[in-house]
Amino acid sequence: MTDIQDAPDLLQLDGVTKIFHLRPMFGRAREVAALRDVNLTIKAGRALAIVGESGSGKSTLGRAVIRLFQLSGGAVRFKGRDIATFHTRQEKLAYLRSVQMVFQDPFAALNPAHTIRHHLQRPLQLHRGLSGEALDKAVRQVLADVEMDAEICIDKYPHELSGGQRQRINLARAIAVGAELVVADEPTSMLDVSIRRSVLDLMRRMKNERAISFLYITHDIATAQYLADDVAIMFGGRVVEWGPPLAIIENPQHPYTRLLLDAVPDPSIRLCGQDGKAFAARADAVREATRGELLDAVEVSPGHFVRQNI
Ligand SMILES: Nc1ncnc2c1ncn2[C@@H]1O[C@H](COP(=O)(O)OP(=O)(O)OP(=O)(O)O)[C@@H](O)[C@H]1O
Repeated sequence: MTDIQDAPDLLQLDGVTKIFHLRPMFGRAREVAALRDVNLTIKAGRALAIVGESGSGKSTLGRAVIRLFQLSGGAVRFKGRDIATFHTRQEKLAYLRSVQMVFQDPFAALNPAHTIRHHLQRPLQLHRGLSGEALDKAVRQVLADVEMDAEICIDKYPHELSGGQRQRINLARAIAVGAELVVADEPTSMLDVSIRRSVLDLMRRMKNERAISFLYITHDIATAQYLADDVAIMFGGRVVEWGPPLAIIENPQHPYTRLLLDAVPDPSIRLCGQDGKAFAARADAVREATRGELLDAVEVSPGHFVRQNI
């Protein structure tokens, strides 16, 4: 059996930088450095979690991977090839099939006018060339793969399902197209707390049983630990600490990582802690210190790196 450490690199972020140039109608033009020299790797069949508070650059990273905009610098490489060099329609489609996005809002990628059957038939027709009975069988199999009862849901519309079920359909679609990497941007944060775990479980099974890789974007380091083999902590568009989840949780090195670990996870608010004002003051001080230049990366333990504040 191949050791998972020996798995080939699927996705590499190589000095990825994204500067947004804002030219508001009122006020001065300014630049926002959403990503600054981000270097990360996802191996085939593994999950990398990007953890940070709101505004740290997590979603921009996810959008860079699915080619929603041009980078200001650096490259995203898929199986060794810079995705900016995918010029033909065929190359672009092949990439967008291999890399699927699952959004925070489970409705975002589902068409309210189409049944679940339709949503799953399309990718199976287009990408696997199935039709007739084989197509019907494949739709039912994909539903079974995500633990949905076809008899109950196949002819329903997205609004007739719960949020968790809709997210399962989004994951089913990724399976149907034969995705190799799923970029999941806060996929459970809009779901009831009681069903978050089961969606995470499903993603974990997709990883373990089908070797589908995940770029899992979250504000919650605890769920990151549940799914991911590696965690990268982001602040201000930069990765300040990365490595195996346990190493980071048990031995956090960067003050911002410690802040995240002490915070109450809630994506709708900025970081806050049990002790109110004192936590807020600490958070401001850590953010301020982390905004400046960072030292070069230091390996703290095998695979666990930190870039400390100067
Ligand atoms: N299209 C855009 N135009 C201008 N600025 C942007 C754009 N998209 C993101 N930004 C800025 O880039 C920075 C990073 O945003 P991003 O959405 O990636 O952070 P995030 O960590 O995903 O936060 P959230 O969890 O709130 O989505 C923020 O300062 C944001 O305002």
